[in-house]
Amino acid sequence: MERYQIGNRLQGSMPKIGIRPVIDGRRGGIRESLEDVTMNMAKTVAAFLSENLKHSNGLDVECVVADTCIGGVAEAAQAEEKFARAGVGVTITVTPSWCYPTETMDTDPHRPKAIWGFNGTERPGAVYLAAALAAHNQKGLPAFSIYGKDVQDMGDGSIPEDVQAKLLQFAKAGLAVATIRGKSYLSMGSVSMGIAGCIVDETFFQDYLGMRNEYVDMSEFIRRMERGIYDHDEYEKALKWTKENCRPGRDVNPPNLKRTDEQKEQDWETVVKMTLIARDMMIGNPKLAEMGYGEEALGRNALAAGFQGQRAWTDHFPNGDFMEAILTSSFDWNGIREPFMLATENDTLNGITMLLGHLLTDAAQIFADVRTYWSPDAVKRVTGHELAGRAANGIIHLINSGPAALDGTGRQTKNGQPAMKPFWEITDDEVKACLEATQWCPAVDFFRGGGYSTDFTTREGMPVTMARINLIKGLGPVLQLAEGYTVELPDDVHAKLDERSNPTWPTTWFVPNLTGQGAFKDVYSVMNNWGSNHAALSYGHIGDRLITLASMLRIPVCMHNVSEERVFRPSAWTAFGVLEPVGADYRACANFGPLYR
Ligand SMILES: C[C@H](O)[C@@H](O)[C@@H](O)C(=O)CO
Ligand SMILES: [Mn+2]
Repeated sequence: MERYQIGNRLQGSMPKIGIRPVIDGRRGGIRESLEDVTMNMAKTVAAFLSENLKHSNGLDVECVVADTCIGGVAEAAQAEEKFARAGVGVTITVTPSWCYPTETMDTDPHRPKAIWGFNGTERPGAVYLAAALAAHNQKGLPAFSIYGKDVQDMGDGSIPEDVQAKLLQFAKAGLAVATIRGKSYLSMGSVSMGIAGCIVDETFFQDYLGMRNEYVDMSEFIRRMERGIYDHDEYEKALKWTKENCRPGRDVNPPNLKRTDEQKEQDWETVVKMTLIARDMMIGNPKLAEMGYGEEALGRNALAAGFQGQRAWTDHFPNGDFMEAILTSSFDWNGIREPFMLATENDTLNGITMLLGHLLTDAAQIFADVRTYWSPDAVKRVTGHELAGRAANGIIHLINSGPAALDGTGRQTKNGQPAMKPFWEITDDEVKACLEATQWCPAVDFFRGGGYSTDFTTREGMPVTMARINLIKGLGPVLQLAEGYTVELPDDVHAKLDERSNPTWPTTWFVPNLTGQGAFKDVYSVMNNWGSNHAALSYGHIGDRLITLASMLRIPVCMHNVSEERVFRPSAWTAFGVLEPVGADYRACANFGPLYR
């Protein structure tokens, strides 16, 4: 399959990382003795980050190093000018020596910032680090502190492992912040069935994310379908691919609700067209300009979107399940590509959670309803089966009402284990396996207009993180997350439980990692403390990355199961109380306020 990149269709280039070598400005010996070692530190960090990070659209991450070491404000301003021109969205300041904090610091309030103060003793780099952090905190410009655990020698040009980990965690989250800024969230339709997460809170988008909100009525799909405003060649190709690769599943509808073969045939055509149209509305399509639709060709610069579907659309037209499943997957008829972030039911808050997860993992995200907590006793009662192994303490049934990214089948692998990978690592065979593990079932009675739901069961053994942003009046957004694993049940047990919900929808059986405390006392408590009907599921244990990103956006984390040593937040958070980190996070976020306000 071809591998292709979609991100460059969005306006603006990818944010870069600015590296700032700061130095003691005293000439006549001191500065001169430090020039090379400081500049080399900057170059080493730049090379390390470029080698180890990619943007989610597959482009390399570029670093921009200041032209000179920064010994005072004039050089700080020169670096700033270079960074602004280059589109730097994140900065990392590095030094092995003492420097003059307020005279050399990056004062841009919107850029996530980190400082790596070399742990050496020949020159006081760590003294600078502490003074610089104090200056940032005093000035209300939170910065991340990177201080290696072990003393290094002055000439040591290596980056210790603990420093590497912090650089990556900071940079990936910082790039996410910068990537989101200025992009749009596109609501296709409005509020689905009274779900509050669908209500667009523009203040949240604008103040916390720096995003714009765009809206389009679902009637736009009808207009484009009836007037043929889509790439007709691509449509033929897409329909053919769909017929060849998307296995039909069983029709579980009672005879009176079954759609005729003719209707089903037409439904396939409609859902394929909807997929093309939704994508075009998000990111535009130059082909439309050739057809005379210049305005439509531009799209909405949407990095994330949502489709209301229920009920205004689905009561009459085929549902959006195929469209949502294919767009959120890492491949389609054109090849292997970055997944789109498209929220079911236009749950904007879940859409944004997916976007954060995507920018931190580069991989597809699973949108899910948080449907059922099955205790060991309840499973035993209903199926006679004794839950065992990872599932022994109970399981949570994650099952979206129709679609989910096909990556969620767990048919990609990393070191032999199921995974959801960045599109550039996915092989043709893995695409095939995802497609083979999926069946497309005629939609059930909820969807009077037909359509095709995605039926699969996620393979077990995949480390995943379930997350969700909620809005609380008077408080603002909060993030909750649970790291855990996917599990599978014996076929007959799965079938019994799945039949009780909806056998045509995608299932992920999830078991959170328990800590024995609070919301992670047991599996039931995780379910019971979930703040809404939906969650986004990311590959890997990325709770630490989400926490770092949330702190940059000033979104407090109300519930997580990440151990203390993995939590990395700006140094100012300490000042809000080290003994009680959750409360400190709330106070720090409230104190600094949303990033763009
Ligand atoms: C089909 C139903 O209306 C579902 O869509 C509904 O249960 C939900 O998904 C609510 O999040
Ligand atoms: Mn739902």
